[in-house]
Amino acid sequence: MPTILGQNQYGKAENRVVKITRDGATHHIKDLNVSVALSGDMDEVHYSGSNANVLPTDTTKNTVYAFAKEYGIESAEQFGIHLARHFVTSQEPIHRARIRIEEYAWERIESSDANSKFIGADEVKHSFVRKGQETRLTQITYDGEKWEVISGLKDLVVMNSTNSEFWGYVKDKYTTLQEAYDRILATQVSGRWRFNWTDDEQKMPNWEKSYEQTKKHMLQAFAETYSLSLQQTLYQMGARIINNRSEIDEVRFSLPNKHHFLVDLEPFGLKNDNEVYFAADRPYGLIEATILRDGCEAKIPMDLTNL
Ligand SMILES: O=c1[nH]c(=O)c2[nH]c(=O)[nH]c2[nH]1
Repeated sequence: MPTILGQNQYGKAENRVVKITRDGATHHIKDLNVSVALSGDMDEVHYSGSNANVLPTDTTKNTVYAFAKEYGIESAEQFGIHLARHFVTSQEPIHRARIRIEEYAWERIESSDANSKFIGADEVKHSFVRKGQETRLTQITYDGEKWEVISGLKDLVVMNSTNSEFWGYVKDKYTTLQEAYDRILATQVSGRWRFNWTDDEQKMPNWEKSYEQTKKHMLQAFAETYSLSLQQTLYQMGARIINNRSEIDEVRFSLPNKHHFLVDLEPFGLKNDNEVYFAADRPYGLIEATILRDGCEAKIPMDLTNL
């Protein structure tokens, strides 16, 4: 045969599962988009079409929904770990499972004062508004021995309206950019962080707390860094996470520089005192880097769109 099979994987992608946990009248929501990718002894299905080793993708979908009921969804990470362990340990031909999950957050709608008086304070326990801020992400990979958990977020838009400069850069014959001593710094954060939890015996992180704290440290570093470049701010955001969260060894960011250009108001006889900007959507600078705990290996893919 002049050809051979290379890397392959299969499974049901984008299983949308919403789990309501009923704590009396108070409801809790977990809203996930779960993608399953399995690999192992799958040569025959590709070469001859024998499905003897193939657990149908339809079954992987059903497993996602059944596990939501059987185990609940404590966190996206915990749910992904249950699923990955199940596929690898219950099916002999499956040697590796990769579960990717996007999580959409919901927050409770507060009661009106009038309604509170009528039925008692915070009595609205089953009404939610979807949080638009960011999408939380996780990827769990299990090969029967070692775990890799990489979590993160995308689409978190942040802005500093001052404390950002950019000057002292290389200038060649094509350079027209004016040096900036007080500019807007804005970006749409896409970030991933890799946990050092790798096996069942090790103490598992508290995934929910870890996410909240990691996001908090990242945002505080963005706000508190007096920025001479987005590169410098990015590094501070990653370093702040590594220095405060012992469960994380590696952070990678992809940060588009959402340029805000001062508008020339001179033609109208007006002075623009760093007040009126044109928010350009493209092209944008794209600043990407990995920050590592000293001595640790980089494992998060360079291109975050591949994760
Ligand atoms: O923070 C920045 N980093 C750059 O590398 C760069 N390049 C550019 O034109 N503007 C900026 N801003």
